Amino acid sequence: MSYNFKTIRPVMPAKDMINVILSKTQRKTPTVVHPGYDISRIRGFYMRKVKFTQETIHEKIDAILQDFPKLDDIHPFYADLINVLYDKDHYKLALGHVHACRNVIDNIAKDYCRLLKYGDSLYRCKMLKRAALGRMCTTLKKLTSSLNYLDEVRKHLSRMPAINPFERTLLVTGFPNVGKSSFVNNITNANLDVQPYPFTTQNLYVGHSDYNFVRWQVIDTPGVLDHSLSERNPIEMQAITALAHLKACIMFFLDISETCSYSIDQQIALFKDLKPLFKNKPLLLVMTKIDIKKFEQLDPIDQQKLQDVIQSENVFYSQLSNKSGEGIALVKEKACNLLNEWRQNLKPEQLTGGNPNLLREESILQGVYIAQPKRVNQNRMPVIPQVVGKLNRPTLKDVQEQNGGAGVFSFPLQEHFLLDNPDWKYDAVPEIMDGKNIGDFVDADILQRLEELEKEEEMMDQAEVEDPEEDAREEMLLNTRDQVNKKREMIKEEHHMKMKQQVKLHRPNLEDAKEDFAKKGIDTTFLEQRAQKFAAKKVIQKQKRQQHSSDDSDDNDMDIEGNERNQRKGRDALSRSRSRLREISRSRSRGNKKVLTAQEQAMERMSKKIQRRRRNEAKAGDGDTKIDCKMPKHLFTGKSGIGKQSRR
Ligand SMILES: Nc1nc2c(ncn2[C@@H]2O[C@H](COP(=O)(O)OP(=O)(O)OP(=O)(O)O)[C@@H](O)[C@H]2O)c(=O)[nH]1
Repeated sequence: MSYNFKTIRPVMPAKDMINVILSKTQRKTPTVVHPGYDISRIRGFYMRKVKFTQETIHEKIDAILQDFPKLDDIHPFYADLINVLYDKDHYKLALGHVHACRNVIDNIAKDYCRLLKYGDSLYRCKMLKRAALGRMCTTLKKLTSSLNYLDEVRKHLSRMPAINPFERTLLVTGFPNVGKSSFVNNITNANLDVQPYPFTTQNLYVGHSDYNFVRWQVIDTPGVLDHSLSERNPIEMQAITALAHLKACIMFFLDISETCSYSIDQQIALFKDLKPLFKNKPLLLVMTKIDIKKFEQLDPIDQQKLQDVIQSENVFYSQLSNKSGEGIALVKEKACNLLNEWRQNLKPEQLTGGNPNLLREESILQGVYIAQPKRVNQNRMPVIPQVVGKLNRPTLKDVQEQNGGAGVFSFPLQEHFLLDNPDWKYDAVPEIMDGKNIGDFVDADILQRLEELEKEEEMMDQAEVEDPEEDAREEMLLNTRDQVNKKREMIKEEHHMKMKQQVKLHRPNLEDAKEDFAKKGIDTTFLEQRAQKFAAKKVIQKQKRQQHSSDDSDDNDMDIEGNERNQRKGRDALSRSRSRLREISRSRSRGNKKVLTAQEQAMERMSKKIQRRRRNEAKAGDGDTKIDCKMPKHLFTGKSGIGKQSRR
């Protein structure tokens, strides 16, 4: 199982997450609701918003929880590494906090959905939704520090090399500056930083190399100093973690030239100190920088010390120089063979950590022989069939080259014409030949059809010759139509006259009406008033008519005096009738006005008072239909910023 932490998705800061979630809710749920809707529809509208928000948050938090590795599930090497780098407790607390918040948000949504079921108005439902979303966002906001921490962890994890704990591994360790990175660079393509000062390597680095047709993982570790475990810093602890957990061949590098600024004694002490971590693992003591000082050139005391260590601890040893390249291949071979031998004694389960895929891979690899095919005939010439060789005719390209090359030469379309005589191919084609062109051959029956057409036209002309009987018939029809129209007009006229007479007959007399009402005991004064008003109206209308008619009839020869007199007469009559009208008129609403009780009047006064301020400030009330849209699309799309224009 290989661990690739690069796939962990970025963790959004809480603030951004809230923005994303709220805008997603706004975009993906309906936005229009009216107070006039059925209450169950309004409840559904807001419930959907609450549920959608909760689901979105749930999804986002789930993604975080799934992406981050669970310390109990991963290989102990990675679990310890995460503990060293990010503090296991802090890591677990952050993930736990995120998990707890997810549950809290789920519960909030559940509670508010339950409350929304009892919402009795749009306003109440809206307020409940607002409260639900608000509480969810507040809960999310509390995650700020945990989310920031997790994102930092993600960034660091993603830069970590993908180390496969089950692959064949060579682990290089030792004091700083002893030439570890140089060796890894020499046998892999890792291209690590090499500097003449200690602690150049501060993280674990991995390179790959091939040996015996199998891939080998070579891990470069930061340098380790000789002091107690509690004093080790996180950089050193990474190396210790790798030494403790990886089933690898340990290559302890010892700089016998002492140019790394640590004495041989110090390096031997560190070797002994770390020995418990190498227990039961293949170990190779590598003496480096032999280009500066060979083992034989060492002080006899140092030589003795080193031999004592090798014999007492029963370790294999080797020498190399990264500068001259001496012994590098040998060291690599020795280490790989040591590990291979050691692995043969292990059970497949121990090598693969029980991973069935790796188990199968391992068992397959053990029985595979990689064969290299040997080529008998090295120089294979192209084979051209004999038939092709025989044809030997010029290709179209040859023809093109002969005739001026590309651009000048145009492909002769006549080349493939199928004619009786192939010599005719390139003859010019005449437009008219023997008095005919190509159109004459398209329709052979054209003349016959033309004749038929002409005959048809003649027949139609004959049919159009005038007929006197037809004329008489047409005239008779017209007369009949006139008579019918006249008769219809007369019937209409008669009907109008009849109706007028009927109206006159049925108009009640004032006196009769008065008597009628008096018999029924109803006051008749209003009847008289109406009659007077009607009479006055009639007088005015009559005078107006008279005035118009006198204006029209007198025309130019009417004398000025007469005209003035007439006008004065008319004006007097008009003013008289108006004053009389004023006397009898009354406002239309007075009769309909309802008499309010004292209590009703007080109520009206109060409601006016309440509404006064709102009315003066032109504020919208609860009753006002209002369809809010937080971000109107037309104002927020496009390139120009907000506030430059009132419209786009
Ligand atoms: N003469 C000589 N110099 C070497 C040899 N190997 C490494 N060096 C030098 O030693 C210095 C340290 O080499 P590194 O490969 O960075 O050593 P390291 O152990 O990885 O050091 P850290 O990264 O600090 O742990 C560099 O200046 C190298 O050029 C060698 O075999 N011979």
